[in-house]
Amino acid sequence: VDTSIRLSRNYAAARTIGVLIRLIPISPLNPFWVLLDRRVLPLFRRLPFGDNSFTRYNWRGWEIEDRYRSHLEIGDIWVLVTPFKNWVYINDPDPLMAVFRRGADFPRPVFVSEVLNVFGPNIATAEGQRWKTQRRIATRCFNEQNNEIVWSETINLATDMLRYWTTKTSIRSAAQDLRTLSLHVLSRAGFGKSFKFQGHDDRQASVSPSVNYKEPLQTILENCVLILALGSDFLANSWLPRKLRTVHEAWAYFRTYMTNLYEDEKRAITTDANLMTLLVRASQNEEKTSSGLTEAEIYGNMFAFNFAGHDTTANTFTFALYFLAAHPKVQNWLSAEIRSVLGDRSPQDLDYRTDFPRFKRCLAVLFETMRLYTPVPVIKWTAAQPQTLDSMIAPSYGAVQTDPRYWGPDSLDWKPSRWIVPGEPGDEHLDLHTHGAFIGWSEGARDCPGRKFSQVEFVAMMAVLFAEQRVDPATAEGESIGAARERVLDLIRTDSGPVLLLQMLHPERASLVWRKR
Ligand code: HEM
Repeated sequence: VDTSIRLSRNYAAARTIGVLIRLIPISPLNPFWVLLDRRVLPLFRRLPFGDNSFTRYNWRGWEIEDRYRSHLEIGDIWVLVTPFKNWVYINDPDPLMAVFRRGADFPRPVFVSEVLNVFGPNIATAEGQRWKTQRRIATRCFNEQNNEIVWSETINLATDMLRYWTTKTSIRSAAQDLRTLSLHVLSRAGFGKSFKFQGHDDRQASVSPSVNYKEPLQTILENCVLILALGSDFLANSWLPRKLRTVHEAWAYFRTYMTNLYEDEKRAITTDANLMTLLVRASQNEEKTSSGLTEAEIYGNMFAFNFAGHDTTANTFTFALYFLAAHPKVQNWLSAEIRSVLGDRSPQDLDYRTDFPRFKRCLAVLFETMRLYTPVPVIKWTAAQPQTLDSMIAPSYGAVQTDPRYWGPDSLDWKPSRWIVPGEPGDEHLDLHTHGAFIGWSEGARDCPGRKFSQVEFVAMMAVLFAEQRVDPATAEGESIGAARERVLDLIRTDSGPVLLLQMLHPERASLVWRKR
């Protein structure tokens, strides 16, 4: 009864907007439904009248499958009525940019990301003045010195990763290895700690110090919701199953790790430009004039950076690698740029300041991958404004980033060259298309402060991987290479979905083979 009342109230409110409406019975933010939706809905689809708004829109990730279809059918703005909130979907770059610019009227619904508070308040969950202070300090940390660290660390790690990959006849663990790379770059650029790359299959064999840092963080990232729901102290109870107590141990380990580093940072005058050092320094400087960060906010933010910078990059890099494996011509095009910038140098001699800006094709591969497979859905809401409707504003990234009006008739194809104004490889320019038609790192005051961090990491990795090597899908017995490439594209298309963020669900089903070009 309660659900029906709320649905009819929200429906009545939606009608006042004057656009077309679709209605679903379960809120997409309902945590139980989120666990079930992809399992249950296929059963409903088989029923007579199974093609309806419920089966079409009531599951996480429908936007990626739908692309711009719904907007084409029912308009650039339409409303999805749910029992909790109304979702206003927008597929028009101008109003979208207006929403991003008017951050005060359309704030981020921080209750959705509260789960990130496991170590303390942070930039991703704060609002108002506290957010402004944290953002100002964070912005100073994501600077060019830090990017230089990201660059050189990625080159070192990617070199080791490629060496590992090329010793194998074929590789199934590319996605896990990319996760390792991403976590280790964060460890160096975030905390100043370097760890040697270890391939997935070698991990059990040797005991690396990275196990001490990486495993706890990974455990925490995977169990954030549990920690927030039950509290980390509760998880320490000796009568709980071992698995749950491990989550507490990981939390306690990581907290001690950060506390020790924090104490070191306060005492030592290091010149390293890792995020932790920069955060403590910037906070101390800020204290002199207004207010810096509390100790809890420093831990909260360090965790938020790790959380926000891990799955995003690792998942995107995996999509990009599989797209490249399916597109040999794009690899040739990419490699022409890399060889042109390298000249007779090796990737280890690349210089961040002079060379990074020249790798436009590498960057185009990242943009194009994120255009089709955007890892982070951005949502805003209107609740702060009593005069407006209490609605979620959902920039339709899946639609606006593929709408043929902004991307041409081949908008659904993965084609990195669409981002390049052609010229001499190494001296080209990016074509950024219609402002507001690509929102992968969000826009406005609350956009992603790690945008350049992730771009630098991606480009450095591409430069190492494709300087001298090429990657192909491993062929099954009797399968042609063309068919194997189609199989990889099919895997991306039909077997990707949101876990924490959007990712390929089973990349290990397509092994990859590296060869010298
Ligand atoms: C391909 C990689 C990445 C993508 C696609 C991405 C995307 C995004 C998006 C869309 C947002 C806005 C979310 C919203 O408004 O709801 C965001 C916020 C954020 N990102 Fe990223 N990100 C990436 C990498 C990183 C990295 C490497 C870091 C840090 C090392 C990072 C740190 C953050 C933080 C701290 C925020 C919150 C900013 C605030 O609320 O003021 N991101 N990111």
